[in-house]
Amino acid sequence: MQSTADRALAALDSVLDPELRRPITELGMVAGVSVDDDGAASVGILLTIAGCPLHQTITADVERVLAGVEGITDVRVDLGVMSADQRTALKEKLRGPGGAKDIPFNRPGSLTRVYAVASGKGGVGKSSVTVNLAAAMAAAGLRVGIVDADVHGFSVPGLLGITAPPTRVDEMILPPVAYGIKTISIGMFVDGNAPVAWRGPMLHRALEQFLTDVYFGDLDVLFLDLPPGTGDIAISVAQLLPQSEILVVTTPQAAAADVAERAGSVASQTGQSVAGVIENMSWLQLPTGERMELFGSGGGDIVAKRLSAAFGKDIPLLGSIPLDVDLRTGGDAGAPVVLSRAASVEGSAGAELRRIAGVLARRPRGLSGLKLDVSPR
Ligand SMILES: Nc1ncnc2c1ncn2[C@@H]1O[C@H](COP(=O)(O)OP(=O)(O)OP(=O)(O)O)[C@@H](O)[C@H]1O
Repeated sequence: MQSTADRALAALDSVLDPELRRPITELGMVAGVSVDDDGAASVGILLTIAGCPLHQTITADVERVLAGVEGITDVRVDLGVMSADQRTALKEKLRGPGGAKDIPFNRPGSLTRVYAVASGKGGVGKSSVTVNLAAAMAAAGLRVGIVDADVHGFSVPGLLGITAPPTRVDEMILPPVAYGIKTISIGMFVDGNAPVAWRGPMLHRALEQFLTDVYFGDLDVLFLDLPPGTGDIAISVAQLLPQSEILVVTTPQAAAADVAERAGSVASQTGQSVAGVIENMSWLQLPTGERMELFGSGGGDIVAKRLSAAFGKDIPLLGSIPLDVDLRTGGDAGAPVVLSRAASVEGSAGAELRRIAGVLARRPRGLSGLKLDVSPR
C-alpha cells in the first residue's frame, strides 16, 4: 500500500514550475517529502537560483496541493537552492547533453511555426498585432512565445504588463510568462528607458543569444516582433531561423503599402516565405454606423497582390483591423484586447484579431513550400 509520503510525492507531479511549465518533480526540484504520524508533512524544495522571484508561487502551490492529500494535516515547505551539479542536470534535462548551444526551433522535426512580424515603417501597430495574435492563440491552448526583436522600440513587455525580469539559471534564461505567453525582450535587459544604440552585429548576437539561451521549451508558435523597415535584423532572422515566415503589417495608406511591400520582398532575397499581410487601422467605426477611412483604403490589398506577383504564389490579405480605442487602452494597460469582453463585439479590432489568430493557428505546420508531413499532432 502507498504511504502518505508516496501519495504526497505523486500529488506534487501536478505542481508546475511557473517559468519552465514542467512538473517540479520532473525538474529535480523536490529534495524530499516526509510525513510524520500526526500527518504533518515537510517538503524540501530546491529553487533553481537563490532568491528565485517565484518562490512564493511555488510554495503556495505545494501547500495547496498537499493540503488536498488524504492523511496530511499540516504542510511545511523548506526552501533550498540547487547545487551547481543539480543545475547542470536540470539544464541537460531541458536542453539535451552539454546544454546544447543550438537553436531548438531549427532542430530536425521541430514543429514550431515561426512568424516574423514585419512592417515597412514604425507605428503601424506591428507590436499590438503580434501581442494580440499571440494572446488569442495562447488562450486557445497553443504553446506560444514572443521574441521582441524590436530593439530600438521594444514595447512587448509593456503591452503584456510584464515587469518581472527574466530568471537566469547560469547562462540559461527563463522567460517571464504573461497570459500564457513566454516572452523575452531586449527591454528586459536595459535600464529604464535608456535608448539602445546597437548596430548590426550586436543586434545579430542579441537575437542569436535569445534564440539559443532562452529556454522556451516546446512551442507551437513563436512570434518575432521585428523592428520596422528592412534593416539588419530581418537578415539576421533569415539566417538564424531560415524556416521563419514573414507576416507583413501595414496601414491602408498607399505610402505605407510601398514600404511594407519592400519589407515583405526582403524575404524573397533571403529565401523565406510570406505567410500573409495584415492591414491595421483600416477604418474607424462611427456612431452613425458608417466607416471612416482615416488613412485611405486598399493598402493591405495592394501589398498582398504585389507580393503574390513577386513570389509567384498566393499571399493572402489575412484581415483588416479597425481603429479601436479598446485595442489602444488594452495595450496601455498591459491587457490584450483579444482577451477582453470588447473582443466579442462583431467588427471590433479584438474580434478581427481573434479571427486572424484562428486562421494562422490552422495553417499547416512545418516549412511552407516544402513537402513535409504536416498532419496535425
Ligand atoms: N487598430 C488600432 N486601433 C487603435 N490604436 C491602435 C491600433 N493599432 C495600434 N494602435 C496604437 O498605435 C500605437 C502604435 O502601436 P504599436 O506600438 O503596436 O506599433 P508598432 O508598429 O509596433 O510601432 P513601432 O514599430 O514603432 O514599435 C500604440 O499606441 C497602439 O495602441
